[in-house]
Amino acid sequence: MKISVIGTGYVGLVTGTCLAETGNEVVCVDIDQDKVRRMQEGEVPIYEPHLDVLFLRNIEAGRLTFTTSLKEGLGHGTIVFLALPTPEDEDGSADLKYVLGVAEEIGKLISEYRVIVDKSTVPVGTSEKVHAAIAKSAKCEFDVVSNPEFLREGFAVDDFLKPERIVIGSQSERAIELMKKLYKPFVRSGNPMIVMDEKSAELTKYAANAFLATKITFMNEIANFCERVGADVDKVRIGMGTDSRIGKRFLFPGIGYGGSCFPKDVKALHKSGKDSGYEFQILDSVIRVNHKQKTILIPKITKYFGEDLKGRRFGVWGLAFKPETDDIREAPALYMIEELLKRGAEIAAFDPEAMENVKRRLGDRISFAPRMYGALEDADALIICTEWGVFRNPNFTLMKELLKAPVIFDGRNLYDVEEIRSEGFHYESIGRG
Ligand SMILES: NC(=O)c1ccc[n+]([C@@H]2O[C@H](COP(=O)([O-])OP(=O)(O)OC[C@H]3O[C@@H](n4cnc5c(N)ncnc54)[C@H](O)[C@@H]3O)[C@@H](O)[C@H]2O)c1
Ligand SMILES: O=c1ccn([C@@H]2O[C@H](COP(=O)(O)OP(=O)(O)O[C@H]3O[C@H](CO)[C@@H](O)[C@H](O)[C@H]3O)[C@@H](O)[C@H]2O)c(=O)[nH]1
Repeated sequence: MKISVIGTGYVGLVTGTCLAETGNEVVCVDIDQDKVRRMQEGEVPIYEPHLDVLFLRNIEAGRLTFTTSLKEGLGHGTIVFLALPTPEDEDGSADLKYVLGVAEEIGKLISEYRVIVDKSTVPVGTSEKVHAAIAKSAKCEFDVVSNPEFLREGFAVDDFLKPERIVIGSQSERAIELMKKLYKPFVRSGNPMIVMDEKSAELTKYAANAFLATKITFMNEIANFCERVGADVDKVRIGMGTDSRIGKRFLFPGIGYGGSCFPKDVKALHKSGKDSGYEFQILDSVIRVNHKQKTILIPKITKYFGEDLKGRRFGVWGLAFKPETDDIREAPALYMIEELLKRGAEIAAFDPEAMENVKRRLGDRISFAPRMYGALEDADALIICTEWGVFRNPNFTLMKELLKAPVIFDGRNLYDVEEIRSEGFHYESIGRG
């Protein structure tokens, strides 16, 4: 089939590449000229495991091409995916300017039947707005479909190729048939394609993200309580998670959820509720608890070193909002670093993939170590913000040699408390005494 994808970020590029992998001819459109040039030259502009192999294979096969021309993109694909940003607006709502701006252009440019598929995360009712924006100038038939994306960064290729479910919101038989044909290779393992109305599809995405963010936040509160009563959240987590109604996943406490989705999506759903006269009390609490959780290590650090951190140097391991990505949007590490800088501390940071992005944001306000142990040289303590695999089993002897004193504040509970203390470290983590 002929497919176009508008917006080639984490979602658009993965969507375009994976659809090319099943034999479709895909044209990807992006407004960022430099990004398009790099992709045309065979460079994957983001770090996403396993994407490069599929990307190059499909470019070489001529099934995956890139352009800055929306007109060219719309001339190609019968199915046109919108994978555009929907960032947080000042009032917490999702900013629809990219989606609706492109929709208006689509209306002016299409000359034959097109299915416009919204993959961006958008508030309930956006489908109607997209329809209206296109209809302003369209001189041919078209359908608008809501098809929210559930991929996780770091696992994006696998999640796209083997989705647990595909949600399609549409009332057009013609569009639904085309979507079924396109997604057939991805639902062959028996995972369902769930067809519903557009509004329910749009809300499914927000409900899923808000639920997961609430699950994490609940565990963060349990962890904070564990510290006060001397319980161990790891044991509580395992004890709870074995109940299949609760499940083992997404129960890991830490320094809060971050990323390009949960923070903005929880706020957008909360704001949508407000706009329609409904106060989401749970989400209100989730937002407040998560905000506090991002700097939950700070009181532990100041209790140990005192409020004034002038002259103190900290090594920070992990800057990305989670492992296996270079994405630093709403990364808890950055909130932590700002608080430490405010108190006069010096920071030397290391992250396997996200340092370039942080350099662009923080410049020389902190220093960067090319290797993980470099961040520990002459540091008063190590602070762990992201659970990259490489931090899980480090050389503790070398760490003790490099650090001024063997002190670790761990925001991701990487080490066994007894073991690390028997190695001679002062070790503080989340919810474990
Ligand atoms: N990142 C994720 O893991 C994820 C997962 C599921 C859903 N989503 C949702 O998908 C949407 C996209 O997210 P993302 O993380 O891929 O965003 P992104 O910021 O990584 O990418 C968006 C891309 O759109 C391009 N763009 C902006 N305006 C454009 C225009 N007028 N024409 C063409 N291209 C344009 C940008 O240059 C950029 O390359 C958001 O609504 C997000 O909430 C994201
Ligand atoms: O037990 C857990 C699980 C996650 N997190 C944190 O939660 C955030 C989000 O993690 P994750 O969901 O793995 O990453 P995302 O790539 O942001 O994916 C989420 O957001 C996407 C964008 O909407 C959705 O498509 C995915 O289904 C949804 O999982 C990160 O900061 C994690 O550190 C925890 O603190 N504890």
